[in-house]
Amino acid sequence: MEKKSLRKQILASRELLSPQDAFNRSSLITERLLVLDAFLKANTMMAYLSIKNEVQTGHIIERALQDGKEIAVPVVNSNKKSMKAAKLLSYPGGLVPGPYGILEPAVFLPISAEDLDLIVVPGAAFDPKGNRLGYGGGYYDRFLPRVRPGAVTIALAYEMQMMEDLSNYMEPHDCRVEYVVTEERIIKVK
Ligand SMILES: Nc1nc2c(c(=O)[nH]1)N(C=O)[C@@H](CNc1ccc(C(=O)N[C@@H](CCC(=O)O)C(=O)O)cc1)CN2
Ligand SMILES: Nc1ncnc2c1ncn2[C@@H]1O[C@H](COP(=O)(O)OP(=O)(O)OP(=O)(O)O)[C@@H](O)[C@H]1O
Repeated sequence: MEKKSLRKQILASRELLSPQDAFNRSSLITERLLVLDAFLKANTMMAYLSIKNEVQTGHIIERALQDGKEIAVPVVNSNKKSMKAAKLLSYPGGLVPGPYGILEPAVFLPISAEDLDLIVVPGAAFDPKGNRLGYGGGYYDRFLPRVRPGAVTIALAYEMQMMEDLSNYMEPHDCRVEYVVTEERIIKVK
């Protein structure tokens, strides 16, 4: 199958999860993430603000704020296809819809990519090698090369988004993630 069709198919089946099912699975994924060393030790982290049936990040963000972590969310420039990290001061307040209807802070306070200890990554499909298929914008593939080599990348995914092997779809610019957390397991890539 072509990359585009595979992405479409997986995203379509993810949209078929009921709200209750998505919530329950997201809770299991959240529980796993919140006890990972990479989360507990992170002083500065970035997380996406989930839309539609993406693995929900609300509780992760609330906990990070409670724990006094510095937390950033993506702000995209859809013309330049680039993405910056913006400081999140509160949640769910202070947010406004940006490109693609994804919420963004109403006031932009930049956080440098080099300051991030942990990046929680969204996606359409993943494999156990950490290969990732995104939405096709290339936003994370342009952003991730700018983070510190020591920063940890963790993707959140439902089991239904896990493919056996995506190697054949990967291009030179594609960035792999270090962990994939699903409702059933934690996959550590390296
Ligand atoms: N919650 C969340 N935030 C995120 C991402 C994400 O995957 N999830 N991103 C990860 O990269 C970046 C935004 N990337 C995106 C890339 C493409 C489309 C997109 O193509 N959306 C429509 C088509 C719109 C159009 O083509 O005009 C679609 O889903 O069909 C959306 C977001 C940054 N923020
Ligand atoms: N680092 C990069 N430099 C230049 N172009 C890039 C880079 N990364 C991706 N692109 C371009 O962006 C487009 C989308 O890439 P790709 O299909 O890999 O996105 P994706 O990883 O699925 O999306 P996203 O990261 O937004 O979730 C492609 O045309 C690709 O050539």
